[in-house]
Amino acid sequence: MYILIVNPEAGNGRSLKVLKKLQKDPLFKQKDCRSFFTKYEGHAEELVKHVLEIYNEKVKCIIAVGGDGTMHEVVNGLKNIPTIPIAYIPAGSGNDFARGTNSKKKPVKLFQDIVQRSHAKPYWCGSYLTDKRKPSNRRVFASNIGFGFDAEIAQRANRSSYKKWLNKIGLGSLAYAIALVQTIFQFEPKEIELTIDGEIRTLSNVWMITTGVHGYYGGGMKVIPSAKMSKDTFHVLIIENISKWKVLAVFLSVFWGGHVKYNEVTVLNASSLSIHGNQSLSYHVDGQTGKCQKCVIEKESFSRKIFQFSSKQK
Ligand SMILES: Nc1ncnc2c1ncn2[C@@H]1O[C@H](COP(=O)(O)OP(=O)(O)OP(=O)(O)O)[C@@H](O)[C@H]1O
Repeated sequence: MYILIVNPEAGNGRSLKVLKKLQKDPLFKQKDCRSFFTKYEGHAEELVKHVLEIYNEKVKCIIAVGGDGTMHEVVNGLKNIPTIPIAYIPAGSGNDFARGTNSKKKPVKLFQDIVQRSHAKPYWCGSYLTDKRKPSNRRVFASNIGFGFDAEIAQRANRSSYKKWLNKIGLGSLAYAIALVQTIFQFEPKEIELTIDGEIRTLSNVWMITTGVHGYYGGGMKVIPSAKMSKDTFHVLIIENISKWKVLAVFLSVFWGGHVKYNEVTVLNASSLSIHGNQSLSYHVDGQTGKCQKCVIEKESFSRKIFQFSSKQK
């Protein structure tokens, strides 16, 4: 049995169109596929747990149909059950998980591959724990997590009325460009104590710190071009001590990965990091946003079986 967790809001309803196409494929019935719709934020996570309670060993794979946020919730629903294979059919507005795992095929072709051939390979997600929560409250990210300027942009774009409208006409990335211009004039660089593999650095003029399992976010921005899927390390990108105008140039070059050439941009390798702000920090994780003052990020100590085509592993 294949379980499809469908976010009807993802990609402004694109996921429903995708599901209709999948349902028309004879394999949908043959392979005993069942679809469940999310009704609110966080519901995908609950649905995954609920479905597993009911169907248990019959479940061959959980397929997230939506955007990066849906994938994030599905992975977190399986936080303590890494043995269940996960697949992702992109139907959101950004779909960076699909970019990061090279899953470029059309949804129906992807679906056929998922149910006919197994491309579920080991995938090492990251885990994060915000503020003073207990270790049992750790959460998982499938793509990336970041703090500071880019998180404030994402927060503004997600809250805006124009994002929905621009998504409808296929110009979702423009929402981030508008939010960037709005945010740049208000943003105050942060003071952050960054601990990388036990080494403490005090940074006093930080624009952003971002890390990821793969290099993409924001609907195709190559934010960490050197990122390779790895069992035990992340690439961490830091932008600090930079003028507002230069930030604009840096962000324009993110689309082709040229930003890493600027002196104000540093890329480090780490197996664990801790971010501690002197005040509350905005963060984004797999396209969702939140606030915290402290966050500890690590690689999960085990791999998950995730359907992917990526050849970039080390
Ligand atoms: N029925 C629903 N109504 C409103 N929001 C929902 C519903 N179901 C899920 N959500 C929320 O919708 C948000 C966006 O979902 P998702 O990220 O999958 O799509 P997207 O934003 O279009 O794509 P991407 O993140 O790739 O840009 C998530 O925070 C999710 O929790």
